[in-house]
Amino acid sequence: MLLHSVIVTNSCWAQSRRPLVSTLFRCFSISFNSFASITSPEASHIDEDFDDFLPWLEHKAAAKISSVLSIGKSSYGRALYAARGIRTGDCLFKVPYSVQLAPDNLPVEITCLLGDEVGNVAKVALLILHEKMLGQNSEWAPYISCLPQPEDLHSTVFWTDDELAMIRPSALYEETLRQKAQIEKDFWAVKLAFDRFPDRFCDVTLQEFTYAYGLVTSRAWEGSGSVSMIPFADFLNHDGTSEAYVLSNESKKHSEVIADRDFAPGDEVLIRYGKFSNATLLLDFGFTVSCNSYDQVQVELNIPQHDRLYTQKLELLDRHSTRSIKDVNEFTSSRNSFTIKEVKSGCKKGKGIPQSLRAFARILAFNSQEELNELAAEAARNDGRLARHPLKNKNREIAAHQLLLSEISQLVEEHNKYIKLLVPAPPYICGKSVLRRRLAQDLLTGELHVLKSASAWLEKYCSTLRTK
Ligand SMILES: C[S@@+](CC[C@H](N)C(=O)[O-])C[C@H]1O[C@@H](n2cnc3c(N)ncnc32)[C@H](O)[C@@H]1O
Repeated sequence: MLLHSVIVTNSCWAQSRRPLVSTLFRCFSISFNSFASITSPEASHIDEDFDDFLPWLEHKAAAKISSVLSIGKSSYGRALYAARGIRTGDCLFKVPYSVQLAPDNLPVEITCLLGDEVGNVAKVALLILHEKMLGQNSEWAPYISCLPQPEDLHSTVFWTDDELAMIRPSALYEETLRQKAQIEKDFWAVKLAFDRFPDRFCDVTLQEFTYAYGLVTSRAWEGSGSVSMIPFADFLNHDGTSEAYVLSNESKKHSEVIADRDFAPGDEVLIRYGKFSNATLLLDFGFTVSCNSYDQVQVELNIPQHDRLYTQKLELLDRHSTRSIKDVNEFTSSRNSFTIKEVKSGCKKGKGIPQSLRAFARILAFNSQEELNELAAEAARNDGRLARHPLKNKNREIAAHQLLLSEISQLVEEHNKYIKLLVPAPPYICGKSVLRRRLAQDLLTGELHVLKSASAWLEKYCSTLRTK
């Protein structure tokens, strides 16, 4: 997962790579022709180390990029602040494509060594390593030199085995291992370029490649089939409640952000990277937010091998789709893996527990071939999907949901056990390991909240059915 920009054309909004439909509609009325007209500059938090950055970028772009923002420092690292008053709908900046780092910026003699299996993230990582080696001779030196250092990156791909063990009950654990394996695969795929140009890459190690890869996943935008680092825009921090996004204006060939609210001078400007769960935020960006409303948990159900209808149930599932549409936060998952979200209290329908998961549980609860045949016939009469409606046999419906409840209770227990192990460090201890422990705690606590909401709903559903 990367940051996602919304694609816009000159006069109307084109499609986004992500389901940001409401945003697209909301943005119709916004005019994005000019920067806000502004007077007295009085920004606070200004970071003097970065005084030269924007003038350098504007010189390189031969265009004005922003007259309303300045670079500063916040508790999230570098940040962008309103240098003057900003009104909703004002354009905050325009970064031309010509000053963005994309796979096309790789020298052609390197690109031609890369096979089709090398993806855009790996290519941009390679570009960063290439420019880093050039040092002050790189045309991107002022940008490359201000990228975070390895010790500033906290994505779980940088965690030690002991640190990763803290999040064992979360699907993020397995996803991190998969991501690390992918990075290693990419490393070997680009190794030919390292070997062919030792003077340009100087024995890049897997660790260095992973660092560059982490820089890309935490600060590059994906859109129009490519990936690009957008200098200046990538100083923006994330706020899950913001309605501002990076937009790609394809016809004018620049990326821009439109203010989603008014800002007073000195206010930090934040955007929403996406509707990301803590697991996604932690894997890609190395941070979490407390009480994340996009948190979710992956639940895996399997037909036990000792089920005497094991083969028949598998065949039935193979013939009928039980999966729901893949969601932005969903990790690599098997056919038996389902994503649950918080079930809001008072919700009668259990919104948050996917119908596909309940259907799977119903199939698990059946114990005769006749019942399976009936289910298949019913699916054929409807839209082909199995067990989407409550079973007529009340006891069987309760049994199916009890089964689900017991799976979720196990996950609750496991999460509780791991959270208890994460005793908070005394206040005088700080540093990387304390930070990562807090990240693990946020992740597991958010997932536990989702699990408990599902468990409470299932209990209520079963007890209501019993009294009917
Ligand atoms: C696109 S960069 C934003 C600029 C960054 N702060 C810097 O110093 O360059 C994304 C990184 O900023 C930090 N960040 C952004 N939003 C954050 C938030 N809400 N909480 C904590 N860290 C955040 C994380 O380190 C993340 O990987």
